[in-house]
Amino acid sequence: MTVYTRKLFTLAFIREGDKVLLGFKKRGFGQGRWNAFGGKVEPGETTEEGAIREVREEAGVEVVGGVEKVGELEFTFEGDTTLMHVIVYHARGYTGTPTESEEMKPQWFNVDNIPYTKMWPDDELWYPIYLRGGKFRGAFHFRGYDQILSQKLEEVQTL
Ligand SMILES: Cc1cc(-c2ccco2)c2oc(N)nc2c1
Repeated sequence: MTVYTRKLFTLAFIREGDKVLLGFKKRGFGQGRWNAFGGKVEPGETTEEGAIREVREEAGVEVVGGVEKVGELEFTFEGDTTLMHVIVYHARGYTGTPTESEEMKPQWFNVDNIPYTKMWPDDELWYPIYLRGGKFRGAFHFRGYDQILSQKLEEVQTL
């Protein structure tokens, strides 16, 4: 039984009707894939504060009305003792215009046209729950960054 080192991350979604804002990761972890906005939670900040900070830094917009938790994900990798614990949020509102940063190039996507082939392979499994307003808990064990060896995913009523 592997003993994992848990590291806390956030992902945050911004929606506008039938469109969702995603960012193309230009460098670093997850480079070359579209994802929601997020990253490591810094010491001294709550996960909600971290999510709001990442939206500001990566998309150049301010969250208005706070964020609500919509999911929890755990990612582990074969041969690695890191467990990424990702808290997934939905922003209640935002102000400003999405702007490209050094990290991310933001773009609106219709919920019927999410670019799953250019995203992390777990996304096509849990996005549908988020997009219809559900809450979820999932765990995905990866071989490398492209192959999911095992997975658990459930829709939940409360997180
Ligand atoms: C392994 C993995 C990591 C992340 C991640 C990095 C930073 C925040 O989340 C993912 O995000 C998504 N959508 N799938 C993901 C898989």
